[in-house]
Amino acid sequence: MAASSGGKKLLPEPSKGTSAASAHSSILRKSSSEKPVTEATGSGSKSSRNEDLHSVLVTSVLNLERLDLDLYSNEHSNRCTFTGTHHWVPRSRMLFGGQIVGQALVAAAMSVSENIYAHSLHCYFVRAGDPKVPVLYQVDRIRDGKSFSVRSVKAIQHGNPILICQSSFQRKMESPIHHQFTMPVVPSPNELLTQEELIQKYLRDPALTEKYKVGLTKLLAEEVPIEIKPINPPEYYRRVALESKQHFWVRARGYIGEGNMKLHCCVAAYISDYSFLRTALLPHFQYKVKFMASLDHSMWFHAPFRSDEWMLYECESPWAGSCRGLVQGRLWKQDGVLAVSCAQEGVFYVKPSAAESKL
Ligand SMILES: CCCCCCCC(=O)SCCNC(=O)CCNC(=O)[C@H](O)C(C)(C)COP(=O)(O)OP(=O)(O)OC[C@H]1O[C@@H](n2cnc3c(N)ncnc32)[C@H](O)[C@@H]1OP(=O)(O)O
Repeated sequence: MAASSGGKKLLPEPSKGTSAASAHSSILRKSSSEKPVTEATGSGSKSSRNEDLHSVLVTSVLNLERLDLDLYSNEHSNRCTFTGTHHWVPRSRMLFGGQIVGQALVAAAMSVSENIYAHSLHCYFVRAGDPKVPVLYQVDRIRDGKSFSVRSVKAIQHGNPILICQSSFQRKMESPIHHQFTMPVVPSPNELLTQEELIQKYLRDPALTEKYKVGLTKLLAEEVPIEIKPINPPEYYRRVALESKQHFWVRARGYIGEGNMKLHCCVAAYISDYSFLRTALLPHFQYKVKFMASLDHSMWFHAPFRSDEWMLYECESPWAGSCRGLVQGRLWKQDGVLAVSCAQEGVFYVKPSAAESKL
């Protein structure tokens, strides 16, 4: 039975044989009849890891199951594809923050009408997510105005909130007031190696110590549903203080298509938390992280974009102190349009690291 709010049907009636869950994923996609296509590069080649061409972020990670009006679970993604209950969990063994934010935005987006779009979100990560159990998403409809709608979502595990997320949606509106910064000048994605290709290159270095070989091999084996092309990556064996800035090209792994901007915003929420907080650690090579976690995460969506096409992630950390670090980021489309701005504070507990070289 499709959800309804105030009598309006928010969700299409699931067609015969369609589970309620996939009926919901279709609300975030323009049409489920999109055919998988070859890579955005048009090379016709299959995606790098020979995986299904449709992005797993859409087919599973962000495909929530509706349990009741304004109540969702990601249990569904657990049944159909993965051994664990979550697609990818960082080595910290806490649920990846980007996953919880992306899924919370999906739940909020299910509760607003078709013709309004996410323009901002603000979250606090209040407890570490447990990778062994699914997450419930409870949506509170705070207000529906003429132009803006506000939602509050609680991500819940073991009866406690792990994330609280406020998001706001706006009807399309034109305005003569418009400006943006200029996109940084960097090498294009075609000129760069992917993170995997870089790791393969490092692993071919005969002088690499066993310890770093193991670490890099583990990193290579992780099924992160994001593709990254670092710009000017530091030589892995260099132990020097770097500026608290980094740039990399990033996109969802696999195909998503034009789809619905709500879906691309949810994917961008997932992508925006990957490798973001580490920007604040770049100047502090002499310390080893004992505990690190995002405390909050904010995003502002400025212009339409495709999260399955390369975007430049410009990240910087203006400040760190009191066991916290602030990072700010801008996602740029290849045509120079500023698509998304992000900000996040994280907590770090560190200890002096041994000064051994990686060679
Ligand atoms: C590239 C790969 C991606 C990496 C992802 C990185 C970004 C993320 O996605 S992190 C996931 C999203 N964020 C979260 O899950 C955070 C959720 N929130 C929380 O866990 C809590 O609110 C938290 C920890 C931030 C603060 O809670 P609070 O009760 O005050 O905890 P706190 O007292 O600081 O201690 C927390 C832990 O930090 C450690 N810790 C605390 N103080 C110290 C210290 N001085 N030195 C060393 N460790 C310490 C301990 O392990 C402690 O756990 P425990 O007490 O169980 O041993």
